[in-house]
Amino acid sequence: MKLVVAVVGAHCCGKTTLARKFAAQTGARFDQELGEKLAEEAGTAAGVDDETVLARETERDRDDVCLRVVETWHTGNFGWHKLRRDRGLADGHDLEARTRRAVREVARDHKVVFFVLRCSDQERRKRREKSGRTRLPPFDNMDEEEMFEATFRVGEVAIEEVRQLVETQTAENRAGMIVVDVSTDGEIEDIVDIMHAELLKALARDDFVDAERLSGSMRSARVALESAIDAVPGLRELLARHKFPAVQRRIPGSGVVPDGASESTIVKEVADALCVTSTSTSSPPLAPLRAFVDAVSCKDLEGAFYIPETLRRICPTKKEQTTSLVRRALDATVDHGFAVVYRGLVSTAACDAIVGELEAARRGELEKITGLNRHKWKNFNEPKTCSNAKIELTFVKSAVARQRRVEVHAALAKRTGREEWARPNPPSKEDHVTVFAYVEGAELRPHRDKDISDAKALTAVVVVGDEFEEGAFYVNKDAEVDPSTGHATAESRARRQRFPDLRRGDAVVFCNDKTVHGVERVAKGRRISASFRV
Ligand SMILES: O=C(O)CCC(=O)C(=O)O
Ligand SMILES: [Fe+2]
Repeated sequence: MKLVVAVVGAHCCGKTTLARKFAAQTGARFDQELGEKLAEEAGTAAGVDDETVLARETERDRDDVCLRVVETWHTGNFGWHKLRRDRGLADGHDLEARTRRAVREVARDHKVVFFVLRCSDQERRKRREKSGRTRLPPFDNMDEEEMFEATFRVGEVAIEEVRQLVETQTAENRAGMIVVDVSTDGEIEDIVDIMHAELLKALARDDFVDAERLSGSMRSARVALESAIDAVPGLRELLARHKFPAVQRRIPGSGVVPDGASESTIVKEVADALCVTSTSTSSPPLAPLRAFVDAVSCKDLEGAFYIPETLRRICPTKKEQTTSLVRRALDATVDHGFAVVYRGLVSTAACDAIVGELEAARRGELEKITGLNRHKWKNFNEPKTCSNAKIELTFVKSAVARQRRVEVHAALAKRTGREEWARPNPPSKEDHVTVFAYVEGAELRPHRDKDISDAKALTAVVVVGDEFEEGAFYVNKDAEVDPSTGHATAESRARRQRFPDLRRGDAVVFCNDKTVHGVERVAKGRRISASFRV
């Protein structure tokens, strides 16, 4: 999708400043008001004839750019033409119709969004005085004051043109209009933020990007960045060392982002600093924000960003919740991408105890729930074609099981240096350990779990019995199924991130309801793993 953002409004209402800032923040090309540019180029204050303006504007429209922020544009140029025409100075025939055609032409393969800036007369005058500008071109012998009045009408004509265009648009040339009151909407940064948010909403209304998600990302990018800087030991230093070319004033107290940096710069810098790859998106203005969110949250860990009940229980305050999530997400992202291995997380003695409990449960000495079908299991593959028969699944429910879970949490806290891992969920139905026993020939087909509990944070799978061959655990970020066979495609298999050498006590932490995962065929022996919600 290509996008043209046109900024329209009366003289001195802040078009140039806002358009330039908005463009910088979104990584867009900024196209200055053309009449002004041509007058500058010609070294004359007298303005340029309307035909030339229309021809040159149309020429600029043909440039192949994804995202442009263009000041005044055709509709504004038309406002000037109308002023000239009213005073008997117009050149050009039929300019109104041709101007509209020019916009429609662009709207055929671009989304066009007009920002109409509204500003009180008083505020416009204040801004004119402040800027010391008396650059209005001499126009039909009008004095400066008369001219200033006339520019208001020029703006009004442009706005009326925009309204007409939007009202008469067709499915083939869609255009949106967003009115922003710049006399009351506060500081320039705030207005730019409002423009950004409003643009997202406009895009959402038109259904060509998933704007709900994008605007969520924008918010979470900000929240995540703020929290990450507070929460992650060393991140502040890391970012500072990374030497931003500029800073982000709007992150209060961050102290690491120098003045004047655009959001996109920051996002990119953060992604670089964290050694994660920025991902691109087809929505140009949001690419950097998406990149940041993807970078920090890791797509497959998104679940970690909306853990509902469990999170509220573990972390009573909102700040704590975000902090904890950001930390967890960063853990996994920075270390590995989307799964983290902690070697020897659980002691051999504890592994033996879990295996012992499995045996006890089998003998009926412990409360247990067995069988895959008790589990609301959402296979990634077609459930019917999935043969998990050789896996025995046991939910061991006991005080010891609960104690194991507490130990896993404590071990993770120690290993990561992050104490919130040590806070296990309160007693609940998750107070069991899920033990998987794989006999020879067993494999766990690629799947995501529809979790049996509300603990949708992360899962730690601990290998507790390692007398087996092959049977590698894997995660597959970009898994694909061949619809004709219901099996993962060969390309998809090749992309698996395999962990072939997990041994007794090793844990792999990942998001089990977001990331496709499984266990390859066990060639020999018996593989026993225990799965904890953490
Ligand atoms: O046995 C394993 O390693 C995988 C367990 C699993 O799929 C899970 O815990 O969700
Ligand atoms: Fe699973």
